[in-house]
Amino acid sequence: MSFFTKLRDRLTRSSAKIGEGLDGIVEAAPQAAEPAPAPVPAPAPGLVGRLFGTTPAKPEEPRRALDDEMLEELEDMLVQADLGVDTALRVTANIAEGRMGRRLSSTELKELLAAEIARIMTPVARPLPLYPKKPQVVLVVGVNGAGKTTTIGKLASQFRAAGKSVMIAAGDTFRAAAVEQLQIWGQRAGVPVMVAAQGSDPASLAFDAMSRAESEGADLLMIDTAGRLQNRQDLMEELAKIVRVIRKKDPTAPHNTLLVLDATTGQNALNQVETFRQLADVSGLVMTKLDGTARGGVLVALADRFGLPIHAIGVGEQIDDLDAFDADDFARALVGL
Ligand SMILES: Nc1nc2c(ncn2[C@@H]2O[C@H](COP(=O)(O)OP(=O)(O)OP(=O)(O)O)[C@@H](O)[C@H]2O)c(=O)[nH]1
Repeated sequence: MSFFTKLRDRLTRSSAKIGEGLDGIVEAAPQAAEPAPAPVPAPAPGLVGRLFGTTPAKPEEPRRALDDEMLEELEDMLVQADLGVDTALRVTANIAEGRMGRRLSSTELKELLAAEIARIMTPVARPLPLYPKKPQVVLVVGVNGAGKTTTIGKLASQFRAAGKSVMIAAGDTFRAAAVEQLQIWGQRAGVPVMVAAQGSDPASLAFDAMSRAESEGADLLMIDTAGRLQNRQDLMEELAKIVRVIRKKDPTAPHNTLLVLDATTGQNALNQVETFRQLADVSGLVMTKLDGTARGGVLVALADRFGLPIHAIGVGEQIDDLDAFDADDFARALVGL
């Protein structure tokens, strides 16, 4: 199954919210009396519809003239779908430009919205950059439960498949369960996981991991970190120390600092970006759990607000449920096209 198909099939909670929202907005208008179209067989729902072609031929779609009231409804719906007020306003204004009074069908509105979303997201859709530097050090940060371990495992597996040698350091040394999870993912991905005694200094583990990655000529070293935001000062010091220590080995490291965000937290993801940017030099984002939420619109808000690269998105718990972020695919899947 292509990742786009998977994305479309799993983003349904978000896309239902937006797609059905748009249908509702257009259909809310009294429809002009038009000759009733000949009845058509109801399109097969879901799977069958998807198996046999694209969009089923539609009878004449309802239309609604674009006016202030409709724009307001559109704006509200986008805010509800977690695009955030600023982004919703901008998107709506762009859709309105030069189109006031035009009678739009829901499909046309979806196309317009998808184009606006893709326009916002195209500049940030950038895969994790790979450098010739060995080892390339990728620091992975994010709150507990955001999906850091899972993301590291999935990325490690993909890099391995692409012929890279990868090592993982289990830098959340306080939580035995977190270390265990990472070891399981390391096994699945066929990648060594360096661990340290429970409660030991993560920076010292990071230093040892750097030494080993250098001596073994690894291409990539991914370092997991703790996500205890309850004590921000401690976490900031811990992350700063890891960075200081690995820079003793390589002054240009870490080469990437990935912030992993959980889509189900909706608007809270924006606060997490603000916070982690103060704690670490975040260079890019990965968003997980887009499959389990109606709040996928938050990714548009993130792109619009911060402009940070979005390297990958996760749509499930399996090893191949993570892929590079594609702006057009995401925009179309999100609006239900
Ligand atoms: N549905 C879904 N679940 C995911 C996805 N990514 C991660 N998960 C699940 O989210 C839970 C937390 O993921 P972890 O990778 O353990 O998160 P973490 O940030 O490492 O959390 P700690 O180990 O607590 O620091 C696990 O049950 C994962 O299986 C995703 O894209 N979709």
